[in-house]
Amino acid sequence: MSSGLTEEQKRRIEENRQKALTRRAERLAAQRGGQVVIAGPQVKEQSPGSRGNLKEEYNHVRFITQHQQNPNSPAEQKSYLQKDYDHYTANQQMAGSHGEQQKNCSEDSEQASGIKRFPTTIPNSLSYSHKHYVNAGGQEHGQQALINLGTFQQAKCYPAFKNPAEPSHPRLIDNGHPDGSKDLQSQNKSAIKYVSPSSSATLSDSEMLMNTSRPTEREGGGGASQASGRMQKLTNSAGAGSNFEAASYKKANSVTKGECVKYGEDRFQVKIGYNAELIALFKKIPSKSYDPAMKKWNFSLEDYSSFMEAANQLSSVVVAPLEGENAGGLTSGSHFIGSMVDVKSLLKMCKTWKKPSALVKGKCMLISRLRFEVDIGYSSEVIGVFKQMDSRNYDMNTRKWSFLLEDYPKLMEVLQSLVSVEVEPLPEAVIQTFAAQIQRSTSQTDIPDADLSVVDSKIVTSLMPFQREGVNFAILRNGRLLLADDMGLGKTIQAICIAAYYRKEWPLLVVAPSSVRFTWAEAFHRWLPSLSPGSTNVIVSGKDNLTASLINIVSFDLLSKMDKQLKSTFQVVIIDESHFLKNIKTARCQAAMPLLKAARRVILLSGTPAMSRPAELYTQIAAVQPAFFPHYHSFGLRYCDAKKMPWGWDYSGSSNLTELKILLEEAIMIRRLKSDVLSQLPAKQRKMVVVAPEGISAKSKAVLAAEAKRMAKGYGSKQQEKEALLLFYNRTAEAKIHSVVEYILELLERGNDKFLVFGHHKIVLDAIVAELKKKHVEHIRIDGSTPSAERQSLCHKFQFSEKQVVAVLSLTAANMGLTLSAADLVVFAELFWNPGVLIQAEDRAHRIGQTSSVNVHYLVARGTADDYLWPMIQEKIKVLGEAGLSETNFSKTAESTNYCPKPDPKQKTIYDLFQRTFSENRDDADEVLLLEAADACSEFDSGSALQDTEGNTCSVSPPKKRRIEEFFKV
Ligand SMILES: Nc1ncnc2c1ncn2[C@@H]1O[C@H](COP(=O)(O)OP(=O)(O)OP(=O)(O)O)[C@@H](O)[C@H]1O
Repeated sequence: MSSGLTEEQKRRIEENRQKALTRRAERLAAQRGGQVVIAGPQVKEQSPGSRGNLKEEYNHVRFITQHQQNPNSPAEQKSYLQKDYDHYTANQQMAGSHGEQQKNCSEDSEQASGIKRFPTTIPNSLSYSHKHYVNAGGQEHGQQALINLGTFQQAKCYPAFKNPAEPSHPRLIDNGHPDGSKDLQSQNKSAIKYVSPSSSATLSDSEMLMNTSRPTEREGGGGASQASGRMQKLTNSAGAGSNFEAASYKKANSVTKGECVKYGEDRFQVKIGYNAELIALFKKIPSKSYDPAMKKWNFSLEDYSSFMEAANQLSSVVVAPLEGENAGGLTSGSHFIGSMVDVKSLLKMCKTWKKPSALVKGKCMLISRLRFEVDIGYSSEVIGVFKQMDSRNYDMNTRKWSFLLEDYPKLMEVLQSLVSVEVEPLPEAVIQTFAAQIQRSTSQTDIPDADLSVVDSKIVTSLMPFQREGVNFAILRNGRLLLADDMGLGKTIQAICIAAYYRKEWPLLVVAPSSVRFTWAEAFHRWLPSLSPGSTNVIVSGKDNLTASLINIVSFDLLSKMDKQLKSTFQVVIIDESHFLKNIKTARCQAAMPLLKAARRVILLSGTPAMSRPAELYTQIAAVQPAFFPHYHSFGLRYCDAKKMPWGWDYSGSSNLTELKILLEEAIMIRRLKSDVLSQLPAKQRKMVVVAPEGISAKSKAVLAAEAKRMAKGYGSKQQEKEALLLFYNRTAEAKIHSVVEYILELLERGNDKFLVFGHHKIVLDAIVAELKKKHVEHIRIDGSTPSAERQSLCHKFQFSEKQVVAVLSLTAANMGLTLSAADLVVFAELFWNPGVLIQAEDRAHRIGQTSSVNVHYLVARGTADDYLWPMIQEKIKVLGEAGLSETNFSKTAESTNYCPKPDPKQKTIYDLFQRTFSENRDDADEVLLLEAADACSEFDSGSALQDTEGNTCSVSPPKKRRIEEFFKV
């Protein structure tokens, strides 16, 4: 395969290769003089509290000894983690990585020649040996490579770094080192003491004093952090000048000294003599454990940073950090106050970065909570600047440079000063969110447990651990968040708990799809028993008072019709299915946005905040953090790959998604997938959905009411009772159709993957299928008329074709023998009196092959047969459960606690009638007849009924009619 290179290019590559080999040979020769070289990418600084990323970042650290280094093998750089810190070591920044080095050879020979001339010229990447430090000035200096020539390089290449009074990186200077001490004299403003772990037991006072160039400037990445990795600052009063130095010195004289050492895989131990202050501190550490054999305390590494931080505050204690741990990650707070970056000026930079005449263009992008990347065209000038950054890292795969956020101000300052270079800065939202990392101060990583003592204990104790975390996240963010947990993970319970935490600021507004408004009201009463019965107000018409109660629940569509009332602002607002607001132009969005911006707490809930493109997130981000992207266009440019078209701007694309994700997770959104928390979930999660009564027509309501009245009066014969019941059940089906279809459409709008819908009556199944066809939703249908031969192929189609979204199934004809585990949601459009049938139907999805927790939604309508069927089903299941015959307990797993017939005599009569007909000890033959009668009734369409209110009988096929009659005669 041709290389595609010109002869000239090949020649230059070969020339550079030769140069590199020469340099290596020279370096090796120097090492043979006793020096140890650390090669490979620099050690990266850990941002405070960033334990998670630390390991990953430390993977880049490579220590190489002369004996191990093979100049011809790139693998040489994957060398040996230096355990023996017997030498001062200079971290040779060989252009960041092997790849970087190769690149340098061809791209930046001047830089490379600098390295050639000064093979140990690594100003900002130092490692050191405590032992040798102790022996500073001893014979081993010959082995040291601590020479600071970086200033020369900086001054030569990069004017921005010229000022020697403001060296870009502090240098660790050996007291006994002639060059170092000289440098020290000129730069020393004060002193910071560090203690080495390995020498802590024998440290002398003088050993504990180290001078840094600027006490208030944290050591940059690279070797400085590496150095600090084995050092611990003893005081937090940085910047106090010589007084500080004296104080530190004095402290070192009168302290209990000790060190941290590893204890097993994931714990550390503190080896130290008795100190009362320290023991008191130990006792406060959550993971504390005392090893009686060793008589030492040990703790989880999770608590390491906070322990070191707290130990540093103790005046009578000096604790050396763990070997190999980065002290940079432990220092925080006041140590950095003197070096606080002016975030305002960075924000200003965001607005004024345009340099239209620039030749080289690029942009900064966040790539993790700690690092950002600069995507830019080639420029030797720019690469030169990059190489001066302590925390630089070159990714060979992406061919991009990245840096710690704390280097951002410095890097941008220099890049901005280059006339030919234009670099788009990080967005304001990122600067604001990651100000702590940029300023090198502590950033919060662990979410603290919120004090929920003001909230009803019922809900608090019911929260699953991940739900509790969600609540903590919300409270940490002052009640403004997008809770984007997967469907069925209990966003409702979390939202209610968060809102209840801010109860003093109620009245509360809940905006939800109309189909679930009543479910919300139920859920509030279920989880907050302290609420009085009248405290929920479900808005059913535009004329209702939006602030009538403590908790007001309104649908999106009604909200937009209540604009006059919206002037009364709510302090706490919950938006369920917040992606309904994704289109800024819709009336619902325009009604909701001002409300959300004015509210103090905004709790957005959505399992699918964006379904196809980042543009859909804009309104939700703006609702939670209005200051982040005040203008849609700037969001569009950054994250939607906005393009100017002849007709205007196109925001349908996507760009910088990694940054967007990090930003969302840091400041706006918490999202857990079912698979993340599966171990905390039950196998099935049932939910009762109270469908909206206005979905039921006035005519249906009147018919149902008349039927109920007749039943309450009682019938002459059992046959009449049964007829009446089945008719009532049939009327219920008719009445629910509209709401059921609406609910299914909402599920589809939410982007639910695949789900099963069970219904009993033909009219219900027909209506669902008709709507699916209308909306071009691919589906299968299995009912009594589906030939057995076809059933399996339909199931197979649903299981294996991604296009198949809904399976519409008959409760009695498809509740057994089918595997439909591709779905993890089962919706019951209708109830059925026999819970066995329901549970079998649920198990079409909940069976072998199902890897997820199955969500089950029972749609129930008030004022219908459901009022009696639902409690009856629960009762039956409870009895079976108590007898050990069923694991399934509806009462515990579904929101059903206060859905039972009111103790009114009329309802009691009807309930008894249901019980008699559907529950009394009927034998198997009865049950079969009942099912058959129900089946036969299921075929009625809306124009026919078994027997209508006028007493006319229905028209069904003669055999079915016979069966029904048989049933009624029993
Ligand atoms: N901690 C809990 N204890 C008891 N039941 C719970 C708990 N968390 C959730 N549930 C139940 O799980 C079911 C699903 O919860 P919920 O409806 O809140 O999920 P969701 O995340 O809002 O789902 P969707 O996105 O479908 O609206 C409900 O019946 C709810 O009562």
